[in-house]
Amino acid sequence: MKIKSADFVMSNSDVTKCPKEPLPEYAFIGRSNVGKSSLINMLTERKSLAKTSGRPGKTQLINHFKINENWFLVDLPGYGYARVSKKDKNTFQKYITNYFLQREQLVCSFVLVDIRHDPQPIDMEFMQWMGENGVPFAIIFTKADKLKPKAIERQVNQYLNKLTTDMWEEAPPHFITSSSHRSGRDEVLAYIDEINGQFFEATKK
Ligand SMILES: Nc1nc2c(ncn2[C@@H]2O[C@H](COP(=O)(O)OP(=O)(O)OP(=O)(O)O)[C@@H](O)[C@H]2O)c(=O)[nH]1
Ligand SMILES: [Mg+2]
Repeated sequence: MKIKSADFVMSNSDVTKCPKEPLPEYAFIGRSNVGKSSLINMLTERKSLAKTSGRPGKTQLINHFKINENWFLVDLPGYGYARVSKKDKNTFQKYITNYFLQREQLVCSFVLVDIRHDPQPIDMEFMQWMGENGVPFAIIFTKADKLKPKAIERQVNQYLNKLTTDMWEEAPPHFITSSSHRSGRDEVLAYIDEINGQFFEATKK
């Protein structure tokens, strides 16, 4: 898929105020600092469309970007950031939870995990919650430039094995990416393109 346009639309913390157009939507979620905003910039080939930072907690709201005038990318704040106060954590949880449960055109979420880390309880719990609530998702391994090919393979296998032993018979789709090396881009965009096709086919009827 060629990215012809990528425009910031709005930021807010209320799912009922998100854009009303019935376009297919893809959200990026994962621990703080995992590389959500960087990945959005890499996919759209726009250097600073989404705000990135070396300090966790950069992205604060639900940020909508409209791509090629016919689908949305959503950048979300990260979870698991220790320095956020308890009150902020609860508020965050509430609006993110509402977003996932109420956003009707959300066709797929991408749960990002740092390829260097072994499965973390917070990510496992989050994926479990997504599964239980019927929110479709795929896994994106980030920062693959940090490991050698053999180590990448080992980490990915270990991760998927854990998911299939602890949670599901089949692991969700997964992608291996590096925003620094721009790898995994074609695969993620092809996946989005395929789901967009199904979405528009289904809404035609
Ligand atoms: N080496 C490497 N570093 C990356 C990659 N992607 C992101 N980073 C770095 O990781 C840090 C966090 O990136 P962000 O994209 O801001 O992460 P985020 O998940 O949006 O973070 P929050 O908005 O704070 O939740 C930045 O310092 C990025 O430069 C990658 O593919 N490879
Ligand atoms: Mg961010």
